[in-house]
Amino acid sequence: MTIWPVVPAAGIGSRMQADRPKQYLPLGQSTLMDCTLDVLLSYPAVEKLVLVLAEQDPWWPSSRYFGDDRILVATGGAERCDSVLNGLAALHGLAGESDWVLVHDVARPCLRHADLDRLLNGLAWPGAILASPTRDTMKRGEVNSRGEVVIAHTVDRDQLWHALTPQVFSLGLLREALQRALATGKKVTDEASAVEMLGLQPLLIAGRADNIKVTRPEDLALAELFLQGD
Ligand SMILES: Nc1ccn([C@@H]2O[C@H](COP(=O)(O)OP(=O)(O)OP(=O)(O)O)[C@@H](O)[C@H]2O)c(=O)n1
Ligand SMILES: C[C@](O)(CO)[C@H](O)COP(=O)(O)O
Repeated sequence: MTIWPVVPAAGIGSRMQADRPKQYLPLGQSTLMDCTLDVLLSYPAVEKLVLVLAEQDPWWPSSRYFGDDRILVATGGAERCDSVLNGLAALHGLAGESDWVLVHDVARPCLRHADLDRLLNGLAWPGAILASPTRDTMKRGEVNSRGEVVIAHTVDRDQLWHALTPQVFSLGLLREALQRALATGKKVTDEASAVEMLGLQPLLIAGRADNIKVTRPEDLALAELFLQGD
């Protein structure tokens, strides 16, 4: 089975507060982006992938993968979902409507092949996502009259999951779902949300909790630690 990764990497990493988009920050002996591309391009079922970059990304030529013909570059959009949709367009003529597309954040370098195996073995309609069961007691917050954030209520954590990536759907379904979601004007922060809006229920596949999305400064040290554990 050939799968088609689409890697959204057009973000600016504002929460990282770094001197460059977080995907180009050093990680181990490499960079966050190249670590993530290493994982995907070393997986047997991956022949090529789509990397969605910011328009005129000045950092891309610094990547070890710049000029690698396994990488198809697409241009990102205003939001993550726009970037993913642009990534799907880059597959026109290469992937068929029923081919599986695997969307994986460039900011998740700690993905393991064993989790990819779990996600892809037995893959079926309407698709599946990696997710990690919540471990902590979860609270819903609210702002009180004094402007303080207080506990509104405790959220039942039974069957409460952290959505991770990769998220896998057929090319045709994912394109339709994202286009419809965008047409509603509702902001979707992952691919599964758009598919759910069609009334479908993707599978939740339990994945490793160390498949973190590097988002804030402290996450980079965590990713370093997790990658050393390889
Ligand atoms: N318009 C956008 C916004 C985000 N992303 C990508 O979507 C993934 C998850 O987004 P996030 O972690 O929020 O990255 P940023 O948007 O860069 O971070 P921030 O929200 O802190 O600016 C990242 O790989 C990011 O590069 C993208 O391709 N296009
Ligand atoms: C897709 C995702 O990583 C699943 O948790 C997450 O929704 C991305 O959100 P972000 O705000 O774009 O980082």
